[in-house]
Amino acid sequence: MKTRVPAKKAAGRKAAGKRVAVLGAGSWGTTFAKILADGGADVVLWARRPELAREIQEAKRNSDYLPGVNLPLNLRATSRLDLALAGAEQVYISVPSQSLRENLAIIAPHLHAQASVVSLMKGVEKSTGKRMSEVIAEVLRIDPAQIAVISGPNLALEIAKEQPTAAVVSSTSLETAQAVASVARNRYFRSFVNTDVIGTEFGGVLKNLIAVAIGIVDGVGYGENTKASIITRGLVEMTDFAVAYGAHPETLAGLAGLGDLIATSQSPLSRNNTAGRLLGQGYHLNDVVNQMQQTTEGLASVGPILELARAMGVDMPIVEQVRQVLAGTLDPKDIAPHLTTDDEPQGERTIDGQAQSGSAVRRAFQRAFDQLRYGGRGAPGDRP
Ligand SMILES: NC(=O)C1=CN([C@@H]2O[C@H](COP(=O)(O)OP(=O)(O)OC[C@H]3O[C@@H](n4cnc5c(N)ncnc54)[C@H](O)[C@@H]3O)[C@@H](O)[C@H]2O)C=CC1
Ligand SMILES: O=C(CO)COP(=O)(O)O
Repeated sequence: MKTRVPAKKAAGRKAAGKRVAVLGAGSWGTTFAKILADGGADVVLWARRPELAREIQEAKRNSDYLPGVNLPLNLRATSRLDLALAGAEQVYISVPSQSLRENLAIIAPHLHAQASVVSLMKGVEKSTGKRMSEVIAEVLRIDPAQIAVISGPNLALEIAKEQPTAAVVSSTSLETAQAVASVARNRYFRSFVNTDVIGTEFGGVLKNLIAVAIGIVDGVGYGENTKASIITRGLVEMTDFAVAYGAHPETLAGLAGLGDLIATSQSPLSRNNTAGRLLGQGYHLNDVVNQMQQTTEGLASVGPILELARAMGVDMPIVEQVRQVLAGTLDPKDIAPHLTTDDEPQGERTIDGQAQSGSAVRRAFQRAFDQLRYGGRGAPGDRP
């Protein structure tokens, strides 16, 4: 059993002066650069637009993405990728998932061969269905042990205001995860580690889809019962899916699953939740996309996730109804996916939280559920 453990206390000292780069100066990239700089690392943030790099470098502000936030004086910014990457031992990437491949092509020539590459993104590639760590491994052709991903309940603006939270750093190499976690932490941001990259990454992708569903029912005007039902059943869908692809169910019960699902589903700061709310209010998808100024990963992930689910025989009734609302084939007010049991065999989907007979996936979920319910223990990484 792979468990999450807190990054070692002494590790904080390892951050001091460590040269790292953050690529992508949107809301999360800029916030993460602040997290790292406040933890003592020597951070250079890469912004595509020279004027944005200048604003961050000179005024210590990113007024478009993080209005009202003062960035640390020790945070540097540049629009030159070669300068951002020169000497960087850890490289954190925070660009829209659909642009990762093209960004990696321009990153590759400047990347230090031994550098750890850390994905901060929460999407899958639309054309291939691949997770971000898979795209990174494929394009950069680096050892998977050099790759880490970070996920958790991490709404950028709250963290930029130094409201405390936690996240999971995951790598197939525990050593890499710990090295990254020791740098990506400070007084308001705590990093736990695990080696379940699949579960950690899919948790971040899947909660976006459930957050869109919650936004839709919010927009329609339904209340807390509907939302609580969708969150609960949504977690079952997330777990079924991720476990089918090799994740540990505990990961989905932890910060990268349930934790992020709660944060994203209930916050107006969430772009996925906001997009859903607009759809629920009757706006057409094209209008919603035009209105969203920032990356809304869930809208691009619905298609590939449903394809991946079909390939494994995983039912995702909530995500399927989100797809139908996006396609305009389902009236948002008819979204009640957790209630649709008519066409399913008796005793399967109607049993809350219980495994479907004959399915290894559902049996695995059942074990996790039993552990949570009867063992009195949460996800290992959530314990101090
Ligand atoms: N904002 C948040 O609260 C959090 C976001 N994330 C994830 O971080 C990733 C980035 O999201 P945000 O920073 O929020 O997005 P954003 O929309 O605020 O910023 C995206 C940044 O990527 C840059 N970029 C680089 N290449 C690009 C290209 N080819 N096309 C478009 N933009 C390009 C943009 O200029 C922009 O600075 C997403 O996968 C998101 O799910 C994860 C945790 C929290
Ligand atoms: O991932 C996030 C919070 O953990 C941010 O969610 P949104 O992309 O929906 O804003």
